[in-house]
Amino acid sequence: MQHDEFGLIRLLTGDRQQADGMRSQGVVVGIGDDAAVTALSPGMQLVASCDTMTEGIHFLPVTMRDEDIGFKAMASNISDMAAMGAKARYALVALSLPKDADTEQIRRIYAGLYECADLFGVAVIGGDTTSTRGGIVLTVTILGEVPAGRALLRSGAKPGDAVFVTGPLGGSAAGLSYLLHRGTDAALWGELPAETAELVRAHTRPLPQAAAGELLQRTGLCRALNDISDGLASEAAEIAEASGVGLLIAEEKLPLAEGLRACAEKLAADPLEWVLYGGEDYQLLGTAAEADLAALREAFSGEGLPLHVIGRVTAAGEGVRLQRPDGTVQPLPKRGYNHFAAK
Ligand SMILES: Nc1ncnc2c1ncn2[C@@H]1O[C@H](COP(=O)(O)OP(=O)(O)O)[C@@H](O)[C@H]1O
Ligand SMILES: Cc1ncc(C[n+]2csc(CCOP(=O)(O)OP(=O)(O)O)c2C)c(N)n1
Ligand SMILES: [Mg+2]
Ligand SMILES: [Mg+2]
Ligand SMILES: [Mg+2]
Repeated sequence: MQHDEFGLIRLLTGDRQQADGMRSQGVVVGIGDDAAVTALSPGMQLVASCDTMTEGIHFLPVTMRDEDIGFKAMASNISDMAAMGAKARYALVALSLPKDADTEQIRRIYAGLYECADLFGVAVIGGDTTSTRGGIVLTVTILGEVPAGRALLRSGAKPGDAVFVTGPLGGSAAGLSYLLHRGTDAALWGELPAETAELVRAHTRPLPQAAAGELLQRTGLCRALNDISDGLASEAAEIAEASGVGLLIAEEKLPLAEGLRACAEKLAADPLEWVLYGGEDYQLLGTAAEADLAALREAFSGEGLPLHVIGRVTAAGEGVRLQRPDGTVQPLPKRGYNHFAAK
């Protein structure tokens, strides 16, 4: 590393802190003091969360380019704002780097991070930079806002509600699987067929469903909402637990990412595993009263956004279940990515 942390911070953030641009985003004091100061919009509540990307856990050299790491760290955080029906406004970025980290690599990570922030109107207002004896750890803290009292929680689902998702599932896990195989299997190198490239993109450059999240908030027709980071089965269980209900998901209605079956065939994998348990699709999973469904569909099509109904909410005792194409119903285990699973 050619810089001390002060030089590195200047290098990464210097030309992004022009007063005018920042002020237009409500930033009163940006990077450079002990903390940032932002204006609060009247009538809004603050929504805050953070998510981390850890080398070896969330990315490997064979799965993500440097720019992708930064992009996805920001995207996964904006996704949690969308899952609350909130608009992401500000981000703080904590970066822990090995002492011999390559400055150019860090610059590329930041370029991806800013690319995503700009796409969704998020201002980076601060962070922290430290060394670590391990690999790269990148944590984004996101601050957003929502009209007071209107945040969308996991806890509002009611029996009889329709269950929906905002887009295709399984793509990220398929892309990851392809990339991991490609790392070791020479036959998978070379130009990617277009469909596989889309799956890889779903893994490396997920787009948070910010417009859908805000629309769900505005319409007031969404009763429970969650974003899919750990996998559909896991997020469905979270809504079921928080709301004290059961969920019945129809396998036939699940929207599969394009090219999923072909990729699964090529890798001798089960596409349903990716859809149910793969995770990192960053689509929104929610519920709405059956009677409000037509209005919700209209609102979504009015904005050119997809909405897929995949099941319904049932009584608590029934748990989360999957209806197979042959009509049989089976429990859907709360399985998904588990950071502390035995190896
Ligand atoms: N170490 C921690 N300390 C305090 N709160 C935490 C910690 N880790 C997670 N949380 C909180 O627990 C909740 C669930 O976290 P998580 O499962 O990571 O959510 P998501 O999958 O939506 O990112 C969130 O409210 C989050 O802020
Ligand atoms: C090399 C590699 N192996 C496995 C994965 C899959 N993976 C890692 S973390 C994760 C779940 C999502 O991350 P988490 O930190 O749990 O996010 P959160 O639920 O807090 O938003 C998944 C599916 C990956 N992205 N990269
Ligand atoms: Mg989290
Ligand atoms: Mg979430
Ligand atoms: Mg998250």
